[in-house]
Amino acid sequence: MIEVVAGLILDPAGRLLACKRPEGKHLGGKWEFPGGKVEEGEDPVDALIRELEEELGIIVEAGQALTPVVWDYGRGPIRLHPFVCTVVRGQPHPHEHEEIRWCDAEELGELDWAEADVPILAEWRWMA
Ligand SMILES: Nc1nc2c([nH]c(=O)n2[C@H]2C[C@H](O)[C@@H](COP(=O)(O)OP(=O)(O)OP(=O)(O)O)O2)c(=O)[nH]1
Repeated sequence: MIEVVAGLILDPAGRLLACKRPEGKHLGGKWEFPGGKVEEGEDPVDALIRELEEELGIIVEAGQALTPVVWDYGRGPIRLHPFVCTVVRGQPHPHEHEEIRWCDAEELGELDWAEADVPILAEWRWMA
């Protein structure tokens, strides 16, 4: 099982940051929450902070954990751990994504999400 962390980054207006995976990569063109694979022995929250600094140049504080999602795209199962986050330092810039976008509830529903993210979005909507 590959453990993956992802951040639901909230801005003061209550929008979430959605990130588009680059074309040519696995799941290219799909939208996701920023994050990545947890390294061996690494704490998931530390992994999230590391990945968001690498990918977006921001420092976040992780808050509430949502329900993990297990998914298999045919390359072996991943377990995606979502955390609600807020930015404590910096402005997000896409270092690794094709595009990033702050989205309200309606805009979130219009994007083509990676399949493992769909239950996370449903849980988010249910909480809001
Ligand atoms: N970071 C992130 N990954 C996600 C999300 N949803 C989802 O299915 N994934 C998948 C895509 C990848 O298979 C894996 C995350 O690994 P990663 O983002 O570090 O992967 P990577 O670009 O290095 O990709 P690769 O080695 O699998 O090609 O989890 C999500 O919301 N955020």
